[in-house]
Amino acid sequence: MSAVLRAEHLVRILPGEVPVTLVKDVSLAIEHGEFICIMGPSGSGKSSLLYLLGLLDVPTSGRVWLDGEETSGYGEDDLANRRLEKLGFVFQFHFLLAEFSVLDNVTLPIRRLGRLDASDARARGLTLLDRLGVVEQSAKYPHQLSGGQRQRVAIARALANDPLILLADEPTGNLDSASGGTVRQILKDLAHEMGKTVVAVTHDASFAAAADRRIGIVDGRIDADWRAV
Ligand SMILES: Nc1ncnc2c1ncn2[C@@H]1O[C@H](COP(=O)(O)OP(=O)(O)OP(=O)(O)O)[C@@H](O)[C@H]1O
Repeated sequence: MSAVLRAEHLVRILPGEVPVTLVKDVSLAIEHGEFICIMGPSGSGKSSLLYLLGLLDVPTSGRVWLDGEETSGYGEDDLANRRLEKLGFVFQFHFLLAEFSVLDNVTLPIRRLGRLDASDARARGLTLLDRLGVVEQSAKYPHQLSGGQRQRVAIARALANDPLILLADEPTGNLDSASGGTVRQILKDLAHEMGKTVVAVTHDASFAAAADRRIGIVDGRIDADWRAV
């Protein structure tokens, strides 16, 4: 099996009068279809690492390979295209656009990629919303949904362009335990039944227990001995 996402010696330093090192020499390889949780204390650099892996941020040094392609020479347009084609993102806050319907939120990335016409984009959006159990909400607006429903719509949107990898930053952080459990099961099924690679930052121990592998981050580095307390 080849790694779908690989990082070598990633370092991210925020420049400034007093430079801050967010990520210190992280190397890892993630295989197709793995469900991975990144865990660790608050402020240890988990989100910073996820942003580097998701090509949302550029390392100070070190390299990231996505689907076998080395990304360090890429400019902002190349990075944006790779994100749109190959990656899906889910954050703690849903970031749905308030003035767009649920369906339009989901079809927006499809229309940006431009591979489907409007009616196929709509059909795909409805299929995804159906799969996530929120198709009845498709004509509604985000403020009319519960927190759990909004997060499911956000996952549908992240899947819009059939990404190889879903990256999630505290996807259950704003949810009650029942909705969090549903979202956790959805992400697990995406990896184990649909073959997606799922990489999630979480503080949620039951979420992490569902993962195939847990990566501990302490003080910006991988810490093999890290255990949730
Ligand atoms: N733009 C920034 N400017 C200054 N400090 C920053 C910036 N971004 C992150 N940091 C600091 O870098 C460290 C790592 O942040 P990061 O968000 O990656 O940690 P985290 O492990 O995801 O934290 P949490 O679990 O609390 O979300 C933290 O101490 C944070 O305060």
